[in-house]
Amino acid sequence: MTELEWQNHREHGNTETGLVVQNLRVSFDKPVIRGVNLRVDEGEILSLVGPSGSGKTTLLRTIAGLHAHAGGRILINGRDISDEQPQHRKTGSVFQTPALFPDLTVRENIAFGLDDAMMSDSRRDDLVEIGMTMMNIAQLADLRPDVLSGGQGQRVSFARTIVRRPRVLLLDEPVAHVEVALKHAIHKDITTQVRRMGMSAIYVTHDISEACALGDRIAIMNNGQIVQEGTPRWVYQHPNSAFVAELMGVVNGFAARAINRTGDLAHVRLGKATLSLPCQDSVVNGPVTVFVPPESVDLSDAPQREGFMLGQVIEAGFARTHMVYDIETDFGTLVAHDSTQKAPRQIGERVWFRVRDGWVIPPED
Ligand SMILES: Nc1ncnc2c1ncn2[C@@H]1O[C@H](COP(=O)(O)OP(=O)(O)OP(=O)(O)O)[C@@H](O)[C@H]1O
Repeated sequence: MTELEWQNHREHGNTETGLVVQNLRVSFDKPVIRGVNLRVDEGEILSLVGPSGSGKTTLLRTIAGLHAHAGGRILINGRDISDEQPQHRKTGSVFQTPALFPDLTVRENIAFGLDDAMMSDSRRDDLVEIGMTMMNIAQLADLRPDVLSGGQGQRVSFARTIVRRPRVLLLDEPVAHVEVALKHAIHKDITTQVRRMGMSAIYVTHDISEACALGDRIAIMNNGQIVQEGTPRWVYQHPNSAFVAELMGVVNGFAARAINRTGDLAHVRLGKATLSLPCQDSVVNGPVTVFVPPESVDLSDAPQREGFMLGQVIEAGFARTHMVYDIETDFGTLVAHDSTQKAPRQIGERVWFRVRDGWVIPPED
């Protein structure tokens, strides 16, 4: 689905499948969720990111039925569950810390979620075995939580949640305390089960790389509102504000002037250069903001082609997969990524650079 098709689907598509949140509002002593609209299809993961206090956890807890809402609707597979008790909503949650019962084994912890009196013992045992197999923890079945690592504890927590077959899975920084090496494996298991079981998942994280890698879509939250939503790639390439650009890691944002426009391209004066870059529809001649992803800057020892400008390296850092350079230019400090295959540039060195790609938006108030 293209970005345009998705926007259309989100706004006008049927509300019979997946999770749909409409104009949700929550207040404590002040408004905390201020008119949130969301849609998460079955088998889809929506990453939710935003600064501390922007309302991410409150949004998840409200969907789960743990906070009262002051307005709006929550639909799961077309059913309005806004006023239902948490246990009837068909949501499942996994939080930062597993919160397992310390005196129960892994198997008993998982079975505890299946407290339906109508369920036979053999059916319950089968579901627990399936849950453990799904999360690759069958070998831990008879252990108690105090001997589990953080990653194992989260797998148990995840298994306990999914054996109840939720339609909506709410994940609040579930691997924040798990060592880096294990995060990837847990992500893979989460993705597999979300797809296989057709759950609609919201994944809250502060780690933007994780959000982009895991989310089919990403929603950026600020001050109780979703300020931009789209595929991670789309949002990264088309941030609608300096706030979103910075959060997505597009560290270069410059005040510039649009001097002309042809179709989707704005011709922009940036320092001594004139660049032709894609722009938002609302851009007109005059002041604009230009965002330049650090990997869209070409560096060279000589002005190879037209469009190269001269700058000076003022900072250099090794970031494993690439080098990061701060380059002093006549329009400000430009951050550029370059290959680690080449000999590293030295601080003070003069360098030719060219802005290959970027994104232009109107100036912000
Ligand atoms: N139970 C509550 N009573 C009163 N205020 C609350 C309650 N829960 C959250 N808040 C307030 O609501 C706002 C949003 O908090 P929330 O925990 O949802 O943010 P968050 O984006 O999840 O933050 P973080 O990333 O730090 O977890 C904050 O100002 C917080 O103090």
